[in-house]
Amino acid sequence: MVLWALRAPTRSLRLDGLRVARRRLGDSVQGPPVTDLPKNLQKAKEFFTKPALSYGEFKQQCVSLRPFAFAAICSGCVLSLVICPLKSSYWATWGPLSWLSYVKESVAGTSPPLFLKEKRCANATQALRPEPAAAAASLAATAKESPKEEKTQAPKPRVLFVLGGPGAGKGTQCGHICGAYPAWGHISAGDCLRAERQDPDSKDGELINSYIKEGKIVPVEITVRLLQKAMVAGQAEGKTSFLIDGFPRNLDNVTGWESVIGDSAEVLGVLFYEASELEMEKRLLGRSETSGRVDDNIESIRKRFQTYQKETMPIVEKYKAKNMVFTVDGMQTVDDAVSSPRGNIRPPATRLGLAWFARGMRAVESAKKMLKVRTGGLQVASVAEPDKPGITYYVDGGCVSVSWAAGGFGEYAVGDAEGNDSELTLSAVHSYLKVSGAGENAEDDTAWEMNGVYVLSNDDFWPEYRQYPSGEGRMMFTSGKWVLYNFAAGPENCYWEVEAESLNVPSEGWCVREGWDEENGSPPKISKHELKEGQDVKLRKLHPDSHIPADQYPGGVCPFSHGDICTVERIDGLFFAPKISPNLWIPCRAGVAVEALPEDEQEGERLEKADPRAKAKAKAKAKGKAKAKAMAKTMNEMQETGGEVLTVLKTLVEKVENLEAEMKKLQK
Ligand SMILES: Nc1ncnc2c1ncn2[C@@H]1O[C@H](COP(=O)(O)OP(=O)(O)O)[C@@H](O)[C@H]1O
Ligand SMILES: O=c1ccn([C@@H]2O[C@H](COP(=O)(O)OP(=O)(O)O)[C@@H](O)[C@H]2O)c(=O)[nH]1
Repeated sequence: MVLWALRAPTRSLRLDGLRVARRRLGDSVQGPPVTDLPKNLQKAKEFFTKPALSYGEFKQQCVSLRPFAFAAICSGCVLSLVICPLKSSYWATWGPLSWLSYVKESVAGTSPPLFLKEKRCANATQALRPEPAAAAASLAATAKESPKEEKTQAPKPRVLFVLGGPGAGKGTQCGHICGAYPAWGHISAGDCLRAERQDPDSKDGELINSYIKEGKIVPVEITVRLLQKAMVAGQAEGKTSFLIDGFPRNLDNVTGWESVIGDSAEVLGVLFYEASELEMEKRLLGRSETSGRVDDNIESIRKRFQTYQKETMPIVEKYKAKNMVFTVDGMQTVDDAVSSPRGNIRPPATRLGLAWFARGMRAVESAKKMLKVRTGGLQVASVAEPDKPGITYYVDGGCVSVSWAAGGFGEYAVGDAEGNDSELTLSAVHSYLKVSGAGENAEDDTAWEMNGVYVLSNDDFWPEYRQYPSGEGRMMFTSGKWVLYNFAAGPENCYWEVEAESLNVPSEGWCVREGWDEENGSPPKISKHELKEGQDVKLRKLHPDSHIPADQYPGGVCPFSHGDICTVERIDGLFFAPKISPNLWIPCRAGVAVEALPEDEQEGERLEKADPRAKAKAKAKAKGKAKAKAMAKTMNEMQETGGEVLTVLKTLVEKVENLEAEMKKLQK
């Protein structure tokens, strides 16, 4: 109103003698253009050397100095990051340099091998550089339990555990890998034990023999001691990294390793060879003809399978939960399996997938911890097996965010929308939630991802939802609605927020919170909007960060984008969008909103289908109409508010006159 009043005199109402003008004090400077760097540099120098005689001169000096100061600050920041990079793993993963390598990998189609041959980063180089003396000293020092400082100074050997069923091909693969990568040494726990058994001086020979024959796992103290000895010997030969084959085979092995070797070696992960028992049995019986091993007979083989399933598989799962397992198909030919580990984790998208996965799994772990102290309330069923309840969590007053509840890889975790598995969130809402089934077109994994997951919630969900303390403006689940898997399993910066005032949502269940009064705890208004079949809608990105980059979609193609127009073909709490993708249901909440187009534009969209130029005409017509409407409105407002405006202007005139009088006095 005031603004309008200030502008009005120059536009429509002319009052004689009234001039309201900006004085533009210091708004403009006269000096070299910003692109003339030498002259600007000269002026910038003057800032420090020559006192300005006028305000204009001073301002010009500042203006000239500004780009140099900016460049200096930026360079300083970059330099400091280069000299002393951030120590966070997030920086290591997502920092600008790592992005360059991602780009290079995707363009070149190659990826850094798991077993590095060349320099990639300072630590890796250090680990790969053969420094037998230092490394041997390190391990020997560990063995003698030397003081801590000594231990940490020498380079740590890198270790990959190699697991898989008996006969999965672990030994064969390790041989090939170490043949190709000389810095890597192969240490077979089984071989170490067998060698020890043969040693007439060994006090453990008898015991080891009985365990091996029975397919049982030898006490960890013996095995770890032998492994440590083998690593020391390997380092003396120049090996800096080791494939430790057939270890750790049970929980005891893990704790034994941690307490004896612990931080003195860097465990990179687990190479896990998967093969069917039938195939493994066939191979082992084949091996028995030449191996001379006491345990390569059908009786011992069956016992080893049992031990493997009961004791070793949980260990693999444990490392999987930490995102440390590189699975290789052990059923392939020897050569194919050799090249597998490399392809396993390479494409950036897969890496992202792994990152989400790891994140999800961390949330699962923490949710599990909380479950110990809580009861009742929340259930999440596995999407991979819709008919079978999957992992079940009971969290007292639990709340599940879309992202984790519908998280990928058949696992579900609990946490808030930012991925923080906070107690606050978990205790916020009491809800029964089930994620089950994929879309009608779910044929394979990709279809699952494309089609979405179905969310059910119990009846008392909404009242409880209002109590959600940190959920201002955040969409939650409703019964019988779908969320798109892609979005649901979105990355950490994927927000699930909804802009209430601009979102049109179908009536049943799609609710948007407005007017949340957190202090007084008053329930938010729930606005409900309706969409009609045949109506054209526009997809809107809700939040700058809420759209997943295209390359992260299955198949690397983002199925829709901001501003796409599609027609609502069927309403069942779902929208069918034929123009975008023939089989894609677009849900409302996850990263896109469906916005009903204004009537005129709808007409334009339909006309465009028949005649491409018609849209432009309809648009121009609509624009003309809208302009006329706006003008009429303004005229009305002007008439209504004209009297008011005059009063305001008179007051302004008086004020200006007073100011002028005062200035004259001051000048005198
Ligand atoms: N990919 C493979 N295809 C067929 N036979 C294999 C394959 N890998 C290994 N073998 C054979 O299977 C037997 C067991 O392999 P080995 O590497 O000793 O298994 P593990 O160390 O897992 O017990 C050996 O005789 C080996 O030659
Ligand atoms: O860390 C280990 C590794 C092996 N073994 C014993 O050694 C046997 C043979 O193991 P190996 O890895 O040589 O052969 P696999 O069973 O994998 O073919 C196992 O059945 C176990 O009895 C063990 O006790 N601890």
